[in-house]
Amino acid sequence: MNTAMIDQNIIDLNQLKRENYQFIYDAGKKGKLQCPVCKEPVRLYLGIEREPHFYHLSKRENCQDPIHKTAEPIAQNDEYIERNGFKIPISRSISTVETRTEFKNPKRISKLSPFTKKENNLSSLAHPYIQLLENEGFALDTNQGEAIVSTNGPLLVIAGAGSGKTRVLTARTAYMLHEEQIDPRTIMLVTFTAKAAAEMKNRLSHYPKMERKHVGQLLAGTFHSIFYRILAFHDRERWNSHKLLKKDWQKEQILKEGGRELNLDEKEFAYDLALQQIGFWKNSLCLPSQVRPESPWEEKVTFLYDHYEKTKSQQGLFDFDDMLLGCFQLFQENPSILASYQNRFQYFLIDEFQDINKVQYELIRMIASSGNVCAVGDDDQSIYSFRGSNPEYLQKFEKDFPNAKVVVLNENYRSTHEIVATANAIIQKNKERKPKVMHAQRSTSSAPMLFFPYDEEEEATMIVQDMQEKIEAGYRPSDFAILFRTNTGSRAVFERLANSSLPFTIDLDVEPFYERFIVKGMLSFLKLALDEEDQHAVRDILPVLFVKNSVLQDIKAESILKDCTILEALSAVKTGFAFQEKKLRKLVSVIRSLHALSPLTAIETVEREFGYGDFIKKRGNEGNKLDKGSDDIRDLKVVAKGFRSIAELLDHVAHMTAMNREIKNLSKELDDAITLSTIHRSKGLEYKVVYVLGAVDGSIPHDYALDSYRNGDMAALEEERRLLYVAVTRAMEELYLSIPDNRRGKNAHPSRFLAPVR
Ligand SMILES: Nc1ncnc2c1ncn2[C@@H]1O[C@H](COP(=O)(O)OP(=O)(O)OP(=O)(O)O)[C@@H](O)[C@H]1O
Repeated sequence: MNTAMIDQNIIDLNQLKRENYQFIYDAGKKGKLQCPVCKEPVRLYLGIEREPHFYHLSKRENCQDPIHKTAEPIAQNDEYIERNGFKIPISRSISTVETRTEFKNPKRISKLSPFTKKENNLSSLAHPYIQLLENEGFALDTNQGEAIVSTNGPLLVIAGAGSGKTRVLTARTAYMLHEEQIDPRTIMLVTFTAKAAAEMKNRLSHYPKMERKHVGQLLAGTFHSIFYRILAFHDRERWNSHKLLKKDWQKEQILKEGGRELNLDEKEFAYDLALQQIGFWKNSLCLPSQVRPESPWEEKVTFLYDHYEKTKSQQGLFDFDDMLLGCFQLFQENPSILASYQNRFQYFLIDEFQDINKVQYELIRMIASSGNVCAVGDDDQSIYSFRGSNPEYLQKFEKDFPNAKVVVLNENYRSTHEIVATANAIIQKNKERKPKVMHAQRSTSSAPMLFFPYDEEEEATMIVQDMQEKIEAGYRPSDFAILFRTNTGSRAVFERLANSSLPFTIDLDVEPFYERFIVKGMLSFLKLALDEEDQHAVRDILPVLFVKNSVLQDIKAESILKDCTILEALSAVKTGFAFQEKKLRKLVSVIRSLHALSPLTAIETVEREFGYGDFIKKRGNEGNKLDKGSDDIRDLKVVAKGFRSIAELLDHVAHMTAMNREIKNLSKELDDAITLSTIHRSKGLEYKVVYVLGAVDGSIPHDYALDSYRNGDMAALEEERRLLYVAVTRAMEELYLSIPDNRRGKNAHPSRFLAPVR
C-alpha cells in the first residue's frame, strides 16, 4: 500500500517528500501508523531491492489504497504542528510534492567483462608432497605450486586479493618442513597480526604429515613480537615489559608535558594526530634531529617528538615503535649479535609485504643474509601509508634482493566473477601499481548492486532491513559485513542495529560518536537548555567559549554566593576581553531560547551565536585530518533531524551511549554476529555478503584525499582507491554499494571510483 494514517491524517508515499521517509518509518516502529482501511497497525518498508510501501504488521494483504484527496499543505508558521499529541514537522512538510526526491531503483552493475571459464590449472609439479596436498583436498594451481617449491633464494609473490596467499604461505612452510626437512628453528614467519600468526600455525598443524612439535618450533609472529623477543633476550632489564607505554593516553601525557612548554591548549591541540605523526617518523627511521618540518604544525610536533624521546629515555620507558628501532640499533651496534641471528635464521616468509615500513624492511635486509626471503604481498591492498607503510618496498625488493624470482597469483578463489570484475575495473585506474588482472573461478546472476538511499539514516535502515530478509531466508548473521571508511561513518547503522534484535560486533576501541569532543560540546549547550545547573555541561562548553577550565571553581562559588544558576554565573564572568564577555553575556538568553526550538534549529542557533565554526576551525585546522570537527556537527544535525524536541534527542543520546557500552561488552562473546568494521580492519577477511557504506565522493575517496589531489598529489587518492578495492574484494557472493543522495546534510555525488562500472 502507498497510504497510511498518522494521527487521523492520510499520508501518501506518492506525495511524501523522501526526506520524511525515515521519520515515518520511525513513527511506524513506535506504533503510530495505521491502515486507512482496516485501522490495523502498519509500518513503512524501507529496503534495498523493493520500493517503499506500507505493510500490515499482521501480514494482512487485502486492503487497497483508498481514493483520497491530497492533504492541504500544512501551514509554515511554526516548526511543528501538533495533532492529538503527535507533532508533525512542518519545516519538512509531509504533504508538499514539488521537491520530492523519487525512490531510485537499485541497479546491478552491468558494464563488466564477460566471464571466461579457465580449467583449474592443477599443479603439474611432480613433487610428492604437492601431490599429497592435492589428494588431501588442498587444491593448488600452477603458480601457487611454483611459489611453494621455490624455497632457495629470494622470491616475491604478488598475490591478488583472494588468490590464496595464506594457503601458499602455510603449504610452503609445510613443504619446507616435510619435503626439504628444514629445521623449523631456522624459519621465521612474519605476519601482520598476532591472530594471523596463530591462524597459520593452526592451519599448518592440519596439513598432512605435519608434526606438532615442528610446528611449535617455528618462529611465527608479528614484526613487533619477534624483534621484541630478541631485544628482551639481550637486555632483559631495559626492555622489561613493565616499562612499555601500552596506551595512547600514557604517551599523550608525555606529549602534553612538552606541549605546556609551547603553551599548547590541551583541549585544542590534536595530540592524537601528533602521536600518529611521531609514529610515522619513527617507522621511517627519522630521528627528531633529522625531521625537516614542513609546516608550523610539524614544527610543534617535532618539538614534542624530541621531548617525548628524551622523557622516555630519562625514565627508562619504551613504546611499541621502539621495539623495532631498538632492534635495528642493536644489530647496527653489535655486528656479532647480528651475525648470530643471520646464522640462526635461514628462511624468511613475510606476509602483507605491501604494508611493510622502512624500519621493518631494513631489519629484514640486515638479518636475511641467506637471501632466502619469500615476500608475499599485493600492491593493490596497501592501505597503511599513514603509519609509514609503503608499497614501494615491493618494487624495491627485486633491486635489493638480486635474482629474485617473481610469481604472480591472479586466480581469485574467493569471489564471484562479477565481484572480481568490478574490483578489477576499479583498481585498473591506479597508475602506481604492478599491472595484473584477477580472474574468478565462478560466475553468478547477481552482479554487485548499487543502491541509492536518501541519506545516512535511510542507508542504515535499508541495510538492516535487507539483512533481516536474508537471515529469514537462511543466511547467518556472520555472513554479513558492513564496511565504512571512518569510524564516524558507522553511527547510523550502529544505532539501527542496536535497536534491532540482530547480533553484531563492532571494534572495541572506537570512541562513541556522542562522546567525541566536538559533539559533546554541542550537546552540552542543549543540555543546559534543559538544566542550567548541569556542571558537566558547563565544563564542556568552556573550550568553545575560549574560557579556561580553572574558571569553573570560581563560577561554582559565584553561583552559591549570588544564589544564581551556574549558567548565570558563567554568563557574568569577566575575562578582560570585550569580544569574549559579549559572547558570555548573551549565554543565558540564547540558551533559554533553545527550549522552544527543534533540536536541529537549536544546534544551528548555537553554531551561529557562539561562533562554533570559528572554534571548530581553530581545532579543525590542527585536528585529525580524517575526522574534522565540522563534519561531526554535520553528522549531529543529521541525527537531530529525526527528533522533535531537545529532550527526545538527549534521551536518544543517553540511550545510545549506554547501548554502546553494553554492546561492546556483549560483542566479545558473540561468535555468530554481523561485523561492523572499518575497511582498514577488514583486510584479510572474507564474508558472503558485504555492504559498503557511503560510496560517494568525500567519503571514499575521503575529503582529505580530494584536497591533496587538488594540490597535485595523486598518492592519497590512489590509496583511497585501494581501500575501495579492499572493501569490494572482501565479498564472496554479494556486494552492495550504497550511494546516498545526501551525506552530512549536503548533496552527495557517487564516488568517482565507480565511474568505470556505473
Ligand atoms: N587453489 C585453490 N583452489 C581452491 N580454493 C582455493 C585455492 N587457493 C585458495 N583457495 C581458497 O580461496 C579463499 C581465499 O584464500 P586466502 O584467504 O588465502 O586469500 P588471500 O590471498 O589471503 O586473500 P586477501 O589477500 O584478499 O585477504 C580461501 O577460502 C581459500 O581456502
